[in-house]
Amino acid sequence: MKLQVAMDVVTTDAALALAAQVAPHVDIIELGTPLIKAEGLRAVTAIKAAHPDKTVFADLKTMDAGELEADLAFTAGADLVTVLGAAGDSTIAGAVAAAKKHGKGVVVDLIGVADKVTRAREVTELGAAFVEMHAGLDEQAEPGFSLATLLNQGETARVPFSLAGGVSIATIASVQRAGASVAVAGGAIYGAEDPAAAARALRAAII
Ligand SMILES: O=C([C@H](O)CO)[C@H](O)[C@H](O)COP(=O)(O)O
Repeated sequence: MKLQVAMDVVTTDAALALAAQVAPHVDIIELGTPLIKAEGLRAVTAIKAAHPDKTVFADLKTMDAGELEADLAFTAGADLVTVLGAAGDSTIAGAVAAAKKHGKGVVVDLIGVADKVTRAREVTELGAAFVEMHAGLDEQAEPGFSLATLLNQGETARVPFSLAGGVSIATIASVQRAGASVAVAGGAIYGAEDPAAAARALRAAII
């Protein structure tokens, strides 16, 4: 299982500083949606220039204009982009077309999708590199939230998936047991007193 850091910081300088600390311990460096909204795709270019050996993940959460948005991000240096699973099939197919043109990949983020298992299978057929079983920051803050449902949906779908939803040192082993290809950790890394140590510990917990 690979480890992805989600950088939900809002300046390129902060992202560059965080990436420099954690890059040795992660496989995939994600620029979070708030960062891309605040700084634009220039942030993607800056991170890829600083870490050409890492997979750079632009969390666009595209909902429309799939081919155009994906093309812009790949041109800026992204290796993977996200399109929302709630988007229409034509939007996802458009992003996949851009990915094929650039030799890159599309991840379909299932945040907010009620039937994640069915949609995961559909978008895999459309050419997604993998799906993201995702509970967003707002959903995580809702009373009674638990990662268990997401783990179960990932296990049941039987397609390649990443898992994001407040993954921590306490839960990363269960993410691996559920069969995820990638564990995504945001707050557990950027919110830690020592992000490098937090990323190293998450990596060490992966068998
Ligand atoms: O994608 C995310 C969220 O929608 C804000 O951009 C997070 O990066 C993702 O949820 C991972 O972060 P944590 O949940 O803090 O691990």
